[in-house]
Amino acid sequence: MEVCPQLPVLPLDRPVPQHVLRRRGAISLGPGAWGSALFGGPSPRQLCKRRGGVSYTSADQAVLYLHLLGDVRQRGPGPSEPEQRAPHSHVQVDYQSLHCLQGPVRPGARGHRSRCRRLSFQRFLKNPHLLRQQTPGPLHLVDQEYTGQVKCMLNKVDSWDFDIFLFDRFTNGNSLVTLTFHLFLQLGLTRLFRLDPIKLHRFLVMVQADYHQLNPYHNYLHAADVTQAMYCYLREPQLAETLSSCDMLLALVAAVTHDLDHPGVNQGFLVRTGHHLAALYKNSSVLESHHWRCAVSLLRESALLDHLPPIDRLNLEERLGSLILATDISQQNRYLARFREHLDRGDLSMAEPSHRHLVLQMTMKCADICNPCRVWRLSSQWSSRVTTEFFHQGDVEKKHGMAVSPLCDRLSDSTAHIQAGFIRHVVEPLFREWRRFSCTSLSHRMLAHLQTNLDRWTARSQRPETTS
Ligand SMILES: Nc1ncnc2c1ncn2[C@@H]1O[C@@H]2COP(=O)(O)O[C@H]2[C@H]1O
Repeated sequence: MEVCPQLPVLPLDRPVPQHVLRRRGAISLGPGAWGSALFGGPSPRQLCKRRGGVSYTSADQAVLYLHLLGDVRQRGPGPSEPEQRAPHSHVQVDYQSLHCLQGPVRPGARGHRSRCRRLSFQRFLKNPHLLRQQTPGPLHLVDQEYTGQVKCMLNKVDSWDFDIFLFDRFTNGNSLVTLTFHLFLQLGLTRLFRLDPIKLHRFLVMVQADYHQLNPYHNYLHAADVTQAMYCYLREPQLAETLSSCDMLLALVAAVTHDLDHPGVNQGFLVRTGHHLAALYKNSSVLESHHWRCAVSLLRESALLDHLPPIDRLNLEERLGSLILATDISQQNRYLARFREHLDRGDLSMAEPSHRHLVLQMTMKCADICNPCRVWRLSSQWSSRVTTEFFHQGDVEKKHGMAVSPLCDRLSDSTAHIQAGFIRHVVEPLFREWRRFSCTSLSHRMLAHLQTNLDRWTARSQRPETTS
């Protein structure tokens, strides 16, 4: 989806008042592996083999990496092309027990209930309490959740060192709901958009429940972390002074819903195993399209925006799609190139809706992959989680006799190599451009953390005995 050129037509499309904001090794993990693992394409090594072993120097690697990224679109089947038969479509993968390698869970067995995934509408039928009206006003919902510790942490919700893992413990596993509800109030969105707090709470409960708790990385905690990062970015002067309240609403909703119903495996896996979502979305931005449609579905079920004119709701849903689709990592270079061109020409105008929308997309991308820019204590936990998820996918692939995806083999890949590659080739280029756009202490701090973390991972990756 292209940058949405349309102006939001919500009546409240004006900047959020400033007082509202104030208130409150061995195997070198070169770019090829990254091109292949994250972007679904052949690695430079594979490419060289096919082209008769053309050698390239390390200086060429970045260029080749860029080339592979730019190639992704052309390799995917276009809308009119016949669908390719998935090479492993004969493989029967039990997607419900992906992270339970012992095999599928028997109905009635312990743990079965928590692994059953229902369409959210069916969940309503099973959990009528989600529909029950809670009569007291908005503060009732908030007060229930505000233990002393939670309140204390929420007072520092704009801090880049915010510990989402600790916050999740204090909120008894309710971090996404508690944090996002608070941020809506903090930004004045509940009042500006006349949102019903009960509906907002219900929407957030459904969002939190639609993340797979068994995924080590792509779960509600990641969504909460991304939402907190988004809030930090929205407070940056470049954004706080120029974005409309509608932009802010969109940004928060996109952050909290951007990985909804993520299965814990990547697009390549879904394509190769003939998953119905891959067919539905023609092997292109499969997961992101699904996250978006899930978000729209929950927005509609919760009736959160039902009081807005239908044209505004549709406009919001479309823009939400274009923000969530921007998180497709295979498309990173396309967005980055556009952003860089504007920065080079110095013609980015936040008064121009299409430019503001591009900036929002870049903001969403930064929030999504900001974990290597956090302080080591937090960042290393995300690194461990994401690698665990990659290796789980590799284990499932081995179990089904499939080729193991790049970065997913626990026997040949290591956390340190994966992290060093991800930081160098994916995160750093993005955050360098971001700092050109928003040259604040936060941007400098994020790049400083990134460098420290890269140094630590690089040092670890060079230790001969390191396994993680
Ligand atoms: N710390 C990390 N190390 C390696 N890969 C990561 C890390 N954080 C995010 N990613 C990847 O970046 C991708 C961004 O889009 P996804 O959430 O679909 O999947 C994410 C992971 O594949």
